[in-house]
Amino acid sequence: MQGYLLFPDGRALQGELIGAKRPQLGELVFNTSMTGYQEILTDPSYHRQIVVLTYPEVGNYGCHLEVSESTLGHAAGMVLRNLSPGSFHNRYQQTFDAFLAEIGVTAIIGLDTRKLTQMIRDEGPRNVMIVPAEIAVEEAAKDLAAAAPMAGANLVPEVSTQEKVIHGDGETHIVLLDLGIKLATIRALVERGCRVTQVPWNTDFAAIEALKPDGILLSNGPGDPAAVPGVRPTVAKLMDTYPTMGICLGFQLMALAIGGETYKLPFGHRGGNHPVKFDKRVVITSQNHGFAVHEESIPVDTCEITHHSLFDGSLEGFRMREKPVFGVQFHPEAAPGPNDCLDHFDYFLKQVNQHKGGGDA
Ligand SMILES: NC(=O)CC[C@H](N)C(=O)O
Repeated sequence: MQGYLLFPDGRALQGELIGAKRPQLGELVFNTSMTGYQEILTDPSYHRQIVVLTYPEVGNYGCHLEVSESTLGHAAGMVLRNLSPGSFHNRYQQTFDAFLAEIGVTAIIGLDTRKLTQMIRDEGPRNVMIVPAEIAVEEAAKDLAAAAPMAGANLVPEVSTQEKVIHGDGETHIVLLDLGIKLATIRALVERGCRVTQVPWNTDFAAIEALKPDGILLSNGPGDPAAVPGVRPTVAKLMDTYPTMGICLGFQLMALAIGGETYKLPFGHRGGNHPVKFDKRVVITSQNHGFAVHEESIPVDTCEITHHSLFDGSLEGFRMREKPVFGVQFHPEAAPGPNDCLDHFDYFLKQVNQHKGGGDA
């Protein structure tokens, strides 16, 4: 089916629609990963975003149900250069096209993704629409003009679990505040001997305390961190009471809870090759964020800045000096991307177990 990618200024780029083949609206962003299209598509942090994949050939290894990162949230749409004519992999279950249709997402193919990426880099992200050809530009333009921008959008309630879910049966009990969690994070904890209780984003401190956690994980998630209402006091109390690790949105909420500030990046960090300086190491990280924490807003008397992006120097992590609490802006769970930082989960659990044993963290 023919269709087009519509911009707010009326530009309409023609392409072919695959997957659900219905209109989709979202913020246009790009991801530079060379593989991992299924994980990117099913990462709830991409909720209400349309992702341009810069890698030109997509779909060559198909899809497998177990590779999905969530069933609760996913990208609104995708923009691809070429869809592979065949899919070959020993775990192949279905084509990318069939998978897109199954989860109700439309992708547009045949566009100049290199040019689009440069456009996003130079002009910044903005809302766009993927539209089937039978819908007139003027009609779609009305919906596009009415759409709210990403800055100020609280999207967490749309992707968080509605009820408590327990994963694993290990000795260490982690309560996971679900802001749009990826399954790879849960796996990383369960594989390291944890029982994980996943709770809705708006669970209050008393309810979390009643679960008797050994540690807290604040998850990744979509939208503007400054727009998630009411959660800051809970996060502040959790950080005061328990060993805590924050990932991406969880990290941003930690910063806001201690009086820090967030801002929108010019075009975001999304890909599997982002170098981060951490101690005396350079780690290659998986990233997916459009907002960031102002380093100057972090109180250095109580916090130590630990990680920086080597692409633009922005803040990628801090830890608290006197508490077993830290957070990172990137994704140590990878999926997709390099596993250089899986040891951050070991560090977290070491802190959790020291705290549990009454020792110094
Ligand atoms: N992956 C995430 O948690 C993203 C956090 C936030 N929504 C951002 O874009 O910055």
